[in-house]
Amino acid sequence: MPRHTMLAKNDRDEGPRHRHATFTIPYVISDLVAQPPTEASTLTNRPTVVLPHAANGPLFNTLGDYRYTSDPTFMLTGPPKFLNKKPSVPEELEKMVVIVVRERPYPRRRRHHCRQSQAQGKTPVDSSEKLQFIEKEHRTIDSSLENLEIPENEKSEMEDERNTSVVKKRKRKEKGTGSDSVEGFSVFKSSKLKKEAASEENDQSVNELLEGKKEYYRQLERDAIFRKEHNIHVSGSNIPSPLHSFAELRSRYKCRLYLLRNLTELGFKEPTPIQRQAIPVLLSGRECFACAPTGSGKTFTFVFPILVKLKHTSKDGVRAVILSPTKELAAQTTRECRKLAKGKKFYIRSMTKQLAKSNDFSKLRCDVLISTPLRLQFAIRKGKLDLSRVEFLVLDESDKLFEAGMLEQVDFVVKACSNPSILRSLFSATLPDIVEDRARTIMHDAVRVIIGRKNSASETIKQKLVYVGSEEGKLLALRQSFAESLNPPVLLFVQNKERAKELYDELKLENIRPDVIHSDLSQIQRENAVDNFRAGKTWVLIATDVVARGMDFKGVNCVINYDFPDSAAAYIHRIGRSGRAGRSGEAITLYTEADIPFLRNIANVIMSSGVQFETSVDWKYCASTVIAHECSSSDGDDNKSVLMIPVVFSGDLAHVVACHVKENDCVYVSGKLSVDPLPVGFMDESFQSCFHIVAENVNFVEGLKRRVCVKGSVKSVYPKGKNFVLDENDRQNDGEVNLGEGKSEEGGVMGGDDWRDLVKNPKQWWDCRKAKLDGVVKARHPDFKKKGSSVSLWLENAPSWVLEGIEGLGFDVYAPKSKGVGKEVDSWKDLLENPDNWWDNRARKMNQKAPDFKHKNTGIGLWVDSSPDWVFSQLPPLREQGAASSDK
Ligand SMILES: Nc1ncnc2c1ncn2[C@@H]1O[C@H](COP(=O)(O)OP(=O)(O)OP(=O)(O)O)[C@@H](O)[C@H]1O
Repeated sequence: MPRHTMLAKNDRDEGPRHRHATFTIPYVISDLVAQPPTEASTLTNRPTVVLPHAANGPLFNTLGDYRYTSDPTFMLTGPPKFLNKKPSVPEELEKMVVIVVRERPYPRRRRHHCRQSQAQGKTPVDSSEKLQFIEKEHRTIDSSLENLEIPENEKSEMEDERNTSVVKKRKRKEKGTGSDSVEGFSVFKSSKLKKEAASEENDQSVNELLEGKKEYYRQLERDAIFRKEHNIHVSGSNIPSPLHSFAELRSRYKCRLYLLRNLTELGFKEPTPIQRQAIPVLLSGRECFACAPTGSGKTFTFVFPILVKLKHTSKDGVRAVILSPTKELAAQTTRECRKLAKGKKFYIRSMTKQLAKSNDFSKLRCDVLISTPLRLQFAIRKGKLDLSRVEFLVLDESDKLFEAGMLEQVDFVVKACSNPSILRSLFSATLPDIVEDRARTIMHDAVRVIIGRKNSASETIKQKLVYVGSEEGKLLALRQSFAESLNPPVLLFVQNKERAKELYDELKLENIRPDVIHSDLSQIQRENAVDNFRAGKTWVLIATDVVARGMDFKGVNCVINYDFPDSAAAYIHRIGRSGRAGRSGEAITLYTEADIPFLRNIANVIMSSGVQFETSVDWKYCASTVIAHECSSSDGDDNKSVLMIPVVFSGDLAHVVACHVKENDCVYVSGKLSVDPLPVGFMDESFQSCFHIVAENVNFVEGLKRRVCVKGSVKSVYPKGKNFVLDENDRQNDGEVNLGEGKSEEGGVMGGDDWRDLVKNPKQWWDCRKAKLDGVVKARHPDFKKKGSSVSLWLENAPSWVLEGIEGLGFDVYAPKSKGVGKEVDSWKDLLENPDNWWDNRARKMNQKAPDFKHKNTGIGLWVDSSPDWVFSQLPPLREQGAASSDK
């Protein structure tokens, strides 16, 4: 059997129907390691299936995430066919299956990165390049050493001296004993002695030089070790050593005492990792883009060097500009800046509307100006603000500032800051490649500082995803959560101002002291909302993303994403309002069925932050409700991450799975994803691409079984907007919930009547499954058709009780006369019997509409997507791109 062949081999299989199957997966893990878990005992090789799938979906987007994510070993893809057409998989039929993914032996990302870097000429790939690279590095270090330590004139002198000394030494050696002094020729002897003394001096200075060089390398090593300890990653040339303590700011940079005093007053005992590295970079006069987790002290990182460098106030106009995406953040940064500058007369201003409209900055003292880009642009355009003397420009939350809505304004401000010796720096907790690329176009010799994993959430936040099925489920879940425990302050994020107002109306009468903040409120109202929340007067603040970035509400215990965040970056920033400055926090993200296609982004973030990740109790009701992160102990390799993600099976495989996979079974899926490398430049999130996913094996991993207990009384919310109320009788002894038929609030049973009729009166129905399987009818054809009526049923929509009772019923088998489809069947048969007569285009299809196989003589095209199911199991192996080209 070819490696990729799909065949559900199962001893419990009862009919040909089970021989093969396809499934729809909302999340597919690509490039799975071919190796199954090592302990064979943990695996029971139950149905082995190969699941070819031509996936359509926002997969390009996923690749984007893949490139952004710092975790090289995992990638979620999908959902195939999911976005274009909602699957009609009934809830009862969906099975919870956990996919276990092993770490790849050689991370693809690293290879990809290598390729990318190779293309950019950055990193060595083969040995000769490597050599060149090392030489180049040495040259850089040498030159930096020279630049750093020895002035040019001294350097050439030393070089001359070293050369003479070497020549002399050689001559002396050649002369051998002849160079010994002769008694009586004291006059020559003295001159000779002088020369020797001079040569010794030269030797000594050369030694000193070498020693200096050695010490420099030793320092580089020490820095590297220190950076590693603090998870600091840097790139750039000649990077200053990181700070070991705040005291070094005085010894190394002659920082004023008042600043150190203020640090102590603020309670800052030692620098955070971003401060350790980025402050020396900025103080050394280098430009910098920095990415560090939320709440890790970035504000102080950029404010401190500004105050050190400005030294004192001046009448020369604005000397430092800090751009923030929101007014709230600008106001907060102004406050922080003033706190740090306490005791020194600096004019630190936040650009208010009033200031932007009416003030002439030439008459107004201002050293540091903090503003949103729009207000700054407005003031510049009015001709009342000159930024040509600005020495420092900081783009805080830079990725937000580089977004479409603000980019133009930021560009305008950047141009207005025309001082050629300006120092620019970018800070954010999320720094996509595209922002870095853009930043490089305006920055000179910038140092890149990344703390931990790029674009990952803070490690101190406990994250939880809760499936709530539908919109109504959100409110239910929220009220239930508040009823169980409310641990204020709680930040509740919603999608937009309308949603914020609605939710506030729902909750305002409840005993949770709610308040709301959104952009429709006046500035005063917004400030009050923030202040009341800070002061503890408000317990639950309902907010739009206006406070998602940068806001430092100390001690927020919980962030609830009531509406699913737009992107991984939005998620990171929202949940980053808790767990700040090393404190612990909690983040709960509610999601409905409509959000499922976007879960993978969040899963990536959770995986890469490596934090405790809780599952929702709802995960039993429906597949796709849980993405869990835990360590495998099944193969004794505890350190390896295991990503558990849910899978929704549909179509025939759903039936196979329904028969053979029990709920909460864990399966190991291995397989391959064939995907062309991402074309450079296509980073647009909306771009969609196609993947061909071939999962080779689905094995059961018994060692990973786990049960979920439902605590307390649960009102579960069923997907697709139907609320199912579970009474105590539905609960099993171990606390799990037995869905049974699923009683809806309306008292009906989902899809009940026709299915009941099918089971009760099978003779009144055609069983079309065999015809489908044989390819005599199309794959979309219903599985059952009521005789003499238009009522059709698809197994994938069947409630679970139907699946259990359907076997052995005496249906009449549907056998239509084959029409056009029959011809297609013949073509497939011909392909399988005479593969040499067909071009195989699967591996290198440029246009996804092009056929997968084309007959060499007749030109007949065949598409794997619409092939009869039995074809999959016998298709010739998919050839590698290179091999495929020999076909044509
Ligand atoms: N060295 C330090 N020691 C202790 N606390 C610190 C230190 N530096 C900053 N903080 C505190 O940490 C908190 C978070 O700092 P800050 O707001 O600068 O985080 P941030 O990295 O900018 O977060 P975000 O990405 O959300 O904007 C603040 O309350 C600040 O006072």
